[in-house]
Amino acid sequence: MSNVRSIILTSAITALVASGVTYYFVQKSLTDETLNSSKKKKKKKVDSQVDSQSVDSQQVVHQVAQDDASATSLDLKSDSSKASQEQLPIPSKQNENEIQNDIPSDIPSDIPTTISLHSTPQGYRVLSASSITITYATTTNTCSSLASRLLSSLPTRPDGSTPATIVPVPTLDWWDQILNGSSTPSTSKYDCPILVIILPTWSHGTHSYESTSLCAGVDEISNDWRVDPNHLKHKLKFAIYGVGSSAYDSETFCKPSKIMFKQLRKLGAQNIHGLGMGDVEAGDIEKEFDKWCEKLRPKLEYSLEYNHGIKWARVENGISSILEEKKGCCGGKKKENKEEDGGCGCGEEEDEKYDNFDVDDESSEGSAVESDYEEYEIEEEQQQGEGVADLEDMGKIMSTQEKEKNEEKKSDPKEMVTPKQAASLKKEGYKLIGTHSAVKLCRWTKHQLRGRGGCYKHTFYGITSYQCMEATPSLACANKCVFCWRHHKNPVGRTWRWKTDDPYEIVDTAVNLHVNMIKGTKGIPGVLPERWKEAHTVAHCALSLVGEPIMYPRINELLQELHRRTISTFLVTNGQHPDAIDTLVPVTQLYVSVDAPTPDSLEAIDRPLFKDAFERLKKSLQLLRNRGQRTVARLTIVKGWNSDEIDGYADLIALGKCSFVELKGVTFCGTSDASNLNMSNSPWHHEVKEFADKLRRRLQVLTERGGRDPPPLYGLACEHKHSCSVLLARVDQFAKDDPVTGERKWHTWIDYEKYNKLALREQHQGIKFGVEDYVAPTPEWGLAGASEEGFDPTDLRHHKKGKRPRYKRFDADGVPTHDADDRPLAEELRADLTEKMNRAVEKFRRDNGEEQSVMTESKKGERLIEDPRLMFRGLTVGR
Ligand SMILES: Cc1cc2nc3c(=O)[nH]c(=O)nc-3n(C[C@H](O)[C@H](O)[C@H](O)COP(=O)(O)O)c2cc1C
Ligand code: SF4
Repeated sequence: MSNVRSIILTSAITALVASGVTYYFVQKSLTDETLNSSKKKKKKKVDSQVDSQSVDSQQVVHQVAQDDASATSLDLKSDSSKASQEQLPIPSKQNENEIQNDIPSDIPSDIPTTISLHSTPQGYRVLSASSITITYATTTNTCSSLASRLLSSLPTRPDGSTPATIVPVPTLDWWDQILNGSSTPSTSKYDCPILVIILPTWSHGTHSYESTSLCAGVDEISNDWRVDPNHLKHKLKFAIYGVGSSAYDSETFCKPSKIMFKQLRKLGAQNIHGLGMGDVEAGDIEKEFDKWCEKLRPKLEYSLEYNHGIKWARVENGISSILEEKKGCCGGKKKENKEEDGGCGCGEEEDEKYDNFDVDDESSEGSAVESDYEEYEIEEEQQQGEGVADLEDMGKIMSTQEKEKNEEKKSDPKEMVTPKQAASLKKEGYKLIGTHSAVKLCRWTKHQLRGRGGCYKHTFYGITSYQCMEATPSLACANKCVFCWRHHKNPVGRTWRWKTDDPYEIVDTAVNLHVNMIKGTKGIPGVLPERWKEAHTVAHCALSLVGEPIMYPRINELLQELHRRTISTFLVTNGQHPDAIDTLVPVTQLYVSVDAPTPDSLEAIDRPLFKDAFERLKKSLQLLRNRGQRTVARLTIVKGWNSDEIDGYADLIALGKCSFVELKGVTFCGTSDASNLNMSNSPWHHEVKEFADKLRRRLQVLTERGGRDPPPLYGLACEHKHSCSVLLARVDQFAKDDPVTGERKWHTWIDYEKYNKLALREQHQGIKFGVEDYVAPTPEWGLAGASEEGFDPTDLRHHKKGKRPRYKRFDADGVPTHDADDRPLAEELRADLTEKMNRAVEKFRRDNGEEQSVMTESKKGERLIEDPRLMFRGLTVGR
């Protein structure tokens, strides 16, 4: 054994033994290699913790003021805290609000509940005597707000502080926290530390990124044969609350919290409050959580009172008593022999009181746990001989929930949108209709009202954007796509289980609300009076606002009502409901989103609720080929996520033989809790065009290869640079020879009048019609390659102040060739820019090898793309 290794081994053993780890099987076969490698593994973990902290500087560590007077308080509103903020994790605005808003209404208003933010308490130990730690993992902030809620509801000292500590899971090294104990271990059952864990459920019942550190730490310790299986006995009491969604498979529901529960039990930690599980779909997660907390809170309160002398001011007859800080739970009359009676020094009276809540029975030495509180705990106790209960044995808890759910099913269906979701959607500008529908004024509608250009549907299909109503009859959908600009404020579900509103009412209210919004645009500078007047008549409806329109069980009646009002329909589905596609009446243009070309990438990008999401997508595409009207495969290109595997896309498109393939670069909508996207994932227009061309060529290969069922031939028809959109169209359906010149011309536009007549005729007389029956010629400016780049020349391009692009054209290497006014750049300037580009590319190659662009994935799943050839693309000049 080398000296260095020997030192490492010795210090590792010393550290572990000193920290109280029980080696109950230190065999000769335990070599220095095994220990060393184990130690190294931990080091890596610690490193990754540190990394994760530095990557996510937004992580909030908040804690009610500590006993420790040295803890630096960060007052959220105080300017004087600026200096310390530089070293501390900065709370996001959202968290800031949460902390202040999440104070439960049942807390007397005169009791200070202000929560200060702290850095992770220096040397904080979860296993310290008398401590209460609330820890949570969160991605979309549900669990963090529940943790804050619990903390806010605990008694505080008169100055608003409390010894309870709240820490996000990733800020602590759990392996170290649990294995290495504390320098102030508990001495009795009364000052045993309490850990409350609030955990979300992530895709397919896995831990979220945030809770993997806890999961890995506990898992490793609970399975390490060198660690006493009862390592945490008498050292830790815990309670776990899992958060999940019943919209997902029931076996995934709160699975991480169930596993954590089992693992902590396996380590001998004492469960003080059963396993709580909250369903975000149930309407009011906070209410469910409060119910769970009702029984937990007294246990925490007793600990606070017993160990810290803090008593809750009770509200009686609407008047809260003044907050009392007792000097010890006996009111200051402490006995000398504190050690003996465990913690506060009170006598038996107090012990009796604690016996009411303390589930640990000293006489049950060696048993797993005893509790007379929860059914589940009793069940566990009965199974002592078999060790800890299996996941399946969560039966009792689950069966209560199942019962509740069945009761719910029997009663009238619920409304889809909860008041909280409604408030959040309204805040984002949605006008809600009835219980599951909404309209919103599209920005392109306003753009074109002001003569600043229409959307890509104007360029590709000739809609008038200012007469287009964006609506949805179902705010719910069956995905949680990473690029969803709705940031998951909408409900989710695999099937329709809600109250169903009348389709005529929906259309009528939607049109009225839309027209009212149009009226409200009159005062916007630059609105063209003629267009404003015309905009009062809705001519088109984009059923793509949010959610999944075809989930709505009366979608056919809704579509027919729109057609009756001569409103054309553009319906976008995410391809998760093939049965609904099969029975759908004519739609002016039916879209299926093809967000990824393989099952794995679809899983990563759409985060679907259905396990067989890819199969569903394929079936949906297959059904498109039988439809009489226009169909579209819609690809949202997200660089680093779904922007390769052209062959996979081509195969999917070949399945549907869609009329069009629309490719659009994802729009970056800002950072969000629910998304991992960043600016570098938004492709430039030229990249979308290149992608489209590769796809077209691949489809052509399949066409030319022939075989039993080759795809039709597609051509690059249109582009709309303003929104990074490109259109591939079927040559057989949309490329027509001009009867006069004989020249081939694209006919991707729609004859709306004709369509409306045909749709009504089919509805009333059953006469079928097809794609070619309502085509119209595409104007020159809308064609791919036109100098207008899809911008209607009757309008005027407007750039945001200071956002005018510096260059308009670039060569194949990305070096600018033309200025913003489309004038060729001077030779010298081009040479200079070329030189700069070459230097950047060379440096990039030195760092990254021959790759032209590099993607780095952060531990949180964010994918950052670097490509020196894009260095001049985003340059802008002020006016
Ligand atoms: C992408 C994604 C996948 C999810 N997968 C599951 C699941 O498989 N099972 C489940 O019960 N809940 C699932 N959920 C629901 C989450 O547990 C729930 O939204 C929870 O509120 C997330 O907690 P947080 O807001 O604190 O991050 C999922 C949520 C998202 C966003
Ligand atoms: S299908 Fe649409 S509404 Fe649903 S998550 Fe994806 S983008 Fe959002």
